Amino acid sequence: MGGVTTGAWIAIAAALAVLLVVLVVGSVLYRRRQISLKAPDTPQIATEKDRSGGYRAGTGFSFSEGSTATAPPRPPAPEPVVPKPAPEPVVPKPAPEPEVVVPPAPEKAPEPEKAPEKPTVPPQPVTYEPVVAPEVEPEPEVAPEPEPAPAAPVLDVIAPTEGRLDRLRGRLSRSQSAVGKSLLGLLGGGDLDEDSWEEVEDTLLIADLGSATTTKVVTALREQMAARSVRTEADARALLREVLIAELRPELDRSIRALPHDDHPAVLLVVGVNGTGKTTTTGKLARVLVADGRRVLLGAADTFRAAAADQLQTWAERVGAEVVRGKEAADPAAVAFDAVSKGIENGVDAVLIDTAGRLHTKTGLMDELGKVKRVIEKKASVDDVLLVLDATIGQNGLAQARVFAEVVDITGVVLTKLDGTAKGGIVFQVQHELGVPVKLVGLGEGADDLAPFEPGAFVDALLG
Ligand SMILES: Nc1nc2c(ncn2[C@@H]2O[C@H](COP(=O)(O)OP(=O)(O)OP(=O)(O)O)[C@@H](O)[C@H]2O)c(=O)[nH]1
Repeated sequence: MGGVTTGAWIAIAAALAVLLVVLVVGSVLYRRRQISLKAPDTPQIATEKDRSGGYRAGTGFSFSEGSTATAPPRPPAPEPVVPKPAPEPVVPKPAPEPEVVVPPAPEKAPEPEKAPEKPTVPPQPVTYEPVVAPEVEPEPEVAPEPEPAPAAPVLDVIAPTEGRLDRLRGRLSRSQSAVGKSLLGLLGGGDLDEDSWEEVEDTLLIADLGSATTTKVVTALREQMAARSVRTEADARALLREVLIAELRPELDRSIRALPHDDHPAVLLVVGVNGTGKTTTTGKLARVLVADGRRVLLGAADTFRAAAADQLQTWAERVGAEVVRGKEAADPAAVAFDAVSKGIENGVDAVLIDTAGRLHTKTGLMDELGKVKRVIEKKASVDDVLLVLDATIGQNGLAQARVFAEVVDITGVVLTKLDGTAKGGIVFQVQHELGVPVKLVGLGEGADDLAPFEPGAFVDALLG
């Protein structure tokens, strides 16, 4: 019996030993797996983001120019070049930071064991050590906390750029859909009499499509209505959609030429009358680029209003972009030149230059903008000249566009404040008159309320 019992004990002991080994091995494997998941996580995302040359996404932003294939593999982490940690602009989402600060505490907490050794230096009453230790200990932990301070230019969380137009579409449709509804109401009934066609025409004119586009659209609609039987609102919608999209010339290249060249950054000039949303657009665009893993430098060439430069600097600080600004009333061309020079020197991907747009005297504007462009081009070619137009001012926007087009070669239009107007039809006119695509639209005052312009999505919003 006794022998049997001993044997049983040995068997149990052996079984326990095996179990222990299994548990230890299992736990090691588990921990390894945890580590391998976490560590590469961040760098991988980082490098992935940085390989964004030629980025194209369904409803995302599209960037071009520069040697797309050789898009530099720079770390996306925007260096806090601007020495000020931007106190006030900080959006209430510094969530990541506080959390990063918290973790160190629990790790260092278990250190009490080491503490007793250090205090031995002062007196000798070893007996008191435990009492002294806990008090002395917290201090070294408080000390490392300042670390986050210098490295914490609290940066904004930037809304994902993909699918942005979808998220913002509602804002567009709220103001536009009245136009679409009345058009669909008129066309959905089938055969239209002359009065109804006139109403269609008026609706298009009121929506600011302009007479040329309106005539083309009405002609196309008349032809198509006769050719196919349009009996329902769904038929009418399909037809209207088709005609309007075709009128928006979906084949135009709407990519933002913000990708760097082999040896220098892309240079973008943002022009437009003050108050149209120029500075805001420059800031919003910088955010899109930073979110895409790009290093951006903003040049505040609007030197007539210190507030404009301050505003741009705030935008830069919020996303960790660099900024170059001159003294008030400094020569805008000199500031632009410095910005491009610094951009080249620092190896950024894109330099965005915000210019002043006073329209008091056309000649003054002409001199100034022309000079800015000429001077920049001593350093690098200008890749994109974006004209910012306020959609709410309708026809006046078009008049502005004409003036600017005479001064510089506009390569793209940004239509702002489309969230607050039913006059989005200006898109048609601008493209028609300037022969230049609307590339971006501003759909709100929020920092990320900028979206790529897509004819299809725009017409869908128009038709509600
Ligand atoms: N609702 C709405 N407001 C916008 C949009 N874009 C800009 N704004 C607002 O328009 C106002 C003027 O914008 P700014 O960026 O300062 O205009 P600016 O052309 O740079 O003018 P200056 O600052 O005088 O040079 C600001 O209050 C912006 O918030 C938009 O898409 N929608």
